[in-house]
Amino acid sequence: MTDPDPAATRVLVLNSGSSSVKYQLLDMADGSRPASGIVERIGEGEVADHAAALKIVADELAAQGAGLDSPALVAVGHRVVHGGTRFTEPTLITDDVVAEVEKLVPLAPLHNPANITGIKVARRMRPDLPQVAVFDTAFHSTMPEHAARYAIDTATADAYGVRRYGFHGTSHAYVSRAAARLLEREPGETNTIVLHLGNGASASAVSGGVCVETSMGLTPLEGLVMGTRSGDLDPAVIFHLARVGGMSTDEIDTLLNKRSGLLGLCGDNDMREIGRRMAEGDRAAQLAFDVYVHRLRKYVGAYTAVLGRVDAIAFTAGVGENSAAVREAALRGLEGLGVEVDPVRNAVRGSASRLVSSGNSRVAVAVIPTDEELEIADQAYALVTDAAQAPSDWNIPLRNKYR
Ligand SMILES: Nc1ncnc2c1ncn2[C@@H]1O[C@H](COP(=O)(O)OP(=O)(O)O)[C@@H](O)[C@H]1O
Ligand SMILES: CC(=O)OP(=O)(O)O
Ligand SMILES: [Mg+2]
Repeated sequence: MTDPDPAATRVLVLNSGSSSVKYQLLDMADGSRPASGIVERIGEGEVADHAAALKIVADELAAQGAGLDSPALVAVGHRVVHGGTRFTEPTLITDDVVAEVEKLVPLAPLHNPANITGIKVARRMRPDLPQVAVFDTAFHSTMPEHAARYAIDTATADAYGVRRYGFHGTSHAYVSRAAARLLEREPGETNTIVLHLGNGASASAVSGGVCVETSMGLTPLEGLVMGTRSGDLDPAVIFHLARVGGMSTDEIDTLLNKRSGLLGLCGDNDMREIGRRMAEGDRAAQLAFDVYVHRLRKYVGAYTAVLGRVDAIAFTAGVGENSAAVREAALRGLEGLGVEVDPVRNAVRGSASRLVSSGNSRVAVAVIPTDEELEIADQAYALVTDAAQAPSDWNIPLRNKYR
């Protein structure tokens, strides 16, 4: 790798998911985003696989006047979901790194293969360009052993890498910092519970900017109720379904990852549709909603105990940013913990970070739009330019951005 051209200030971010590829081109010199887009429904007809999706991404970038051949590019930043215990920092991608990420496929079968395809295609198109992997698991690597370990036989756990890793870390990192900024506090002096509620959903407890606990575990299946994933359950459910239900391991895997959660409870995984059905008095939709918010409330209580003092609860991602009903229901009755949502503030719609707690609430409740792409670009840029500080610290001015 040669020293980066000082005129090259753009980072392309690829966020390859199980059935979509999101991309954004960010100019780190001025914070602009000259190109962005998403290719969805991969594997369903028109877009055969991730390689085909990446080709569409390359064509779309060229059409937006921002082709991959652009000399303004300084790096490509890739979201990689599982980094195991080896990858706890943004990492310059080499053949060896790709091989290690491939070894982690069994721990994230829906996500890592897509990430690897994105890396391979981008490296083939621009072998000269530094490519950086930013791992979902990295932010959670600071969890203390007592939070990361499952209470199973140590030799077995160690032999198979069975421990809690946590995911959505880029989002938890960004949102916990942004929540501190919204409160005009230093991240290092702020304790935050982050609730990332998208299709996948996870909670984290962040103490002074450092993650001390999160709800996802060995894989992105543990924890909260999600769109199609069950989250927590008694592990004996699996033995029962195998022995009594005659189901295979793969069938149970598919059941818990793809046919459970909100979808399993009521047939819909989109919170908007569930809201519409609840308004019509639909009992199954109401139950799905109630199970979802009950689980959330349990985690808020648990993480309050883990943190001791909570300064902020931050809601983010599709459901967290948009569903006032989920926020209100999840935090209802928590006045004893110093949490009080203001119904008027909570009902205001918008795309800016904002407080939704009442003036009396000891704990600030915030809605913070997540920005995984900015966080990935920041980390990639900092790595390739040896910047002493992640540029997000200047991308999020202390006082004015959220006003
Ligand atoms: N206005 C809304 N009200 C309630 N839920 C919404 C709204 N808009 C989006 N969502 C929810 O957000 C989810 C997607 O969140 P998102 O963060 O985009 O997910 P992901 O990145 O995991 O694909 C959808 O499944 C939908 O339920
Ligand atoms: C790790 C994970 O669950 O990611 P997503 O929410 O994008 O599926
Ligand atoms: Mg997401």
